[in-house]
Amino acid sequence: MPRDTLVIALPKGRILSEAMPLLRAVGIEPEPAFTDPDSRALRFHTNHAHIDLIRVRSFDVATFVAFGAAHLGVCGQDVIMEFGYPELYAPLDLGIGACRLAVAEPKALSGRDDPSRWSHVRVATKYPEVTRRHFQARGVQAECIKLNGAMELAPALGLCRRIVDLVSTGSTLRANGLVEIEHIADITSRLIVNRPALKTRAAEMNHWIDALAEAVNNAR
Ligand SMILES: Nc1ncnc2c1ncn2[C@@H]1O[C@H](COP(=O)(O)OP(=O)(O)OP(=O)(O)O)[C@@H](O)[C@H]1O
Ligand SMILES: O=P(O)(O)OC[C@H]1O[C@H](OP(=O)(O)OP(=O)(O)O)[C@H](O)[C@@H]1O
Repeated sequence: MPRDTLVIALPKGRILSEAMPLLRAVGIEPEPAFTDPDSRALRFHTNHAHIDLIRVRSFDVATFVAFGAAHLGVCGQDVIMEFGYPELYAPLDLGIGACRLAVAEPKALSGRDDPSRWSHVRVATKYPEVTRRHFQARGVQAECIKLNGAMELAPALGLCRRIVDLVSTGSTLRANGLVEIEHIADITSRLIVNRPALKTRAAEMNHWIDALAEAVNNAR
């Protein structure tokens, strides 16, 4: 990477369509290939000669930024909490991707279950670290089975009785006979920043942080 190129990492999933209006509001416009569904490119030039965008999986946004391969990024608070990278600074709530992280179980089980009596729980989740920390805080040992999606299938197929997953409308839980039994955290997406880059490129990085903060305020 040429030393002076600023790299912004964006998640390719659902957050992208909500993040792009904010980037455009601060005057960053990607090259046409970015919106071309046939393009296999992963790195894109923008209307700023010294700014490139990369489009990666949401968990990988945090990794690219933490290791300084990208300078700025957008990702969910769920991802930030799961990694706990000390090199990441998350100065700005972008007010997009609102959902919550919750524990859920089959509706039939919830009527007779008492979570306050658990000493051990087996959970399917994409978030084993957050899950372990959540249960550890009240002395419950969590055994986590890592899945990368479709956690809601796990109880019906006997993998485990509980899951920890993101919930927004609750439709996915309902469609799979599950109910939310514990709230872990409210989630939105944040602007993330590589801490060392914030020191070495302070003026430039702070310019974009401030501009995005203004765009978020205007979007409210
Ligand atoms: N139902 C939802 N409603 C609102 N925001 C959500 C919802 N599900 C996930 N998110 C947020 O969007 C982020 C990206 O989720 P998305 O489903 O697009 O990616 P993914 O498929 O989980 O990730 P990957 O591409 O790595 O497999 C999550 O980290 C979370 O912050
Ligand atoms: O409460 P709801 O509005 O139904 O949203 C919740 C669903 O959204 C996310 O999945 P996503 O659609 O990203 O698919 P994934 O399982 O592949 O991550 C999450 O993992 C839930 O399954």
